[in-house]
Amino acid sequence: MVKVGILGATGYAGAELTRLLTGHSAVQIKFLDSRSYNGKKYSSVYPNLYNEIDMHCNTADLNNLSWIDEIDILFCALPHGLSQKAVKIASSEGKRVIDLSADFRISNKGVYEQWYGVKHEAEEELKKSVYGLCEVHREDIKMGQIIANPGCYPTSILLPLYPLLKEDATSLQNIIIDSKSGVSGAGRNPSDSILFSQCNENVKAYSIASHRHIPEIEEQLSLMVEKEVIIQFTPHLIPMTRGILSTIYLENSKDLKSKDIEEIFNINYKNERFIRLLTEGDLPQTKAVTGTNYCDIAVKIDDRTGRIIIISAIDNLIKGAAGQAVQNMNIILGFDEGMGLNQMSQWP
Ligand SMILES: NC(=O)C1=CN([C@@H]2O[C@H](COP(=O)(O)OP(=O)(O)OC[C@H]3O[C@@H](n4cnc5c(N)ncnc54)[C@H](OP(=O)(O)O)[C@@H]3O)[C@@H](O)[C@H]2O)C=CC1
Ligand SMILES: CC(=O)N[C@@H](CCC(=O)OP(=O)(O)O)C(=O)O
Repeated sequence: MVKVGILGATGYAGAELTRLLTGHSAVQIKFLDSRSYNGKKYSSVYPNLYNEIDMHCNTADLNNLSWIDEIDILFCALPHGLSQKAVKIASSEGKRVIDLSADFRISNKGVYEQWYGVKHEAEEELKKSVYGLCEVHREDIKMGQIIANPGCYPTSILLPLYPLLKEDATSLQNIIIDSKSGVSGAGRNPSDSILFSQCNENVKAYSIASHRHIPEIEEQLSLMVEKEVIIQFTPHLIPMTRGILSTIYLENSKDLKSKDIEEIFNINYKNERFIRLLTEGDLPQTKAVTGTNYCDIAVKIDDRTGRIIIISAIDNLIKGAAGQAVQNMNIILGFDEGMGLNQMSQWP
């Protein structure tokens, strides 16, 4: 059995990780870290795990991971800025780390500090980290010691753009992305904008031209084509619990036809367990991926404007966070990538 510990186990991403790992036949959870619920039964905090998990929360000293010897892999699901010390200690002890925060996603320390407003104090570890977008960086992930699990919006945007950018199919300065996220994307810590009475029956755009996922998305797209890519990205908060739907508008620079695009996506993703390419008029919907590790993708060409329109859907807490983290762990360990991740969504 692979022994794991989870820092930030009582946040929404940590709780999804705990749930998925509880159902993973080759994993034993050794440690569930929490400050607010120290000593409390985990299933009292997350009652969906009643009788499924018999563990208590414990507060880890993030400066002294004395229990690190007990585990093989450390998962960090802490707010950004807080996992750096723990990642330093764990990696110096030779442990593999999968960090769900943004702390190891942006390779340039200065860019991270500018967009996140906190200091980066693990520069050496940042240099060693691997961006854990499974379907794109699988070979690097296998050998990586520190895996930066991608952000939720970036996952929903990078996966559908990768095949077309590789194919040089569009202008790199004219990519327009409109994403809609459920409220769990904001985590469980109360804040004004996620109060029921303010987000229910309400839809709003936020962080216009300034969302902190922009540098992460632009860096990854630029790496894919080895040229600078600039995006226009607008996120929206919508009144549902989970899910991200992204709509991406692209110039069709090579005048591709639908069948060419279908072929490009098939070449890249036909054998990918967690990417579903929808055809024949079927379109991604958040409900069809909720509770699953799928990224559903459909691509259309608007014959009037000539633009390519891509729609993608993921569950922000699974493919956009905990599920992708488990997939990364499976890759690192040489397991079947679907282990612990074979759930289908409920319908209706
Ligand atoms: N929600 C989402 O859809 C996604 C989240 N992520 C990333 O995952 C990480 C966790 O996010 P999420 O679960 O949503 O956030 P939450 O706010 O739900 O949970 C974070 C948890 O970390 C603990 N925590 C909070 N503040 C501190 C602190 N100062 N020191 C130590 N621990 C603290 C808290 O648990 P306790 O008080 O019990 O210690 C808290 O519940 C973030 O970095 C986020 O960016 C990534 C992709 C998607
Ligand atoms: C709806 C909502 O508020 N979403 C969050 C993004 C999700 C998140 O936690 O960010 P990471 O994916 O970088 O970890 C936001 O816009 O800040």
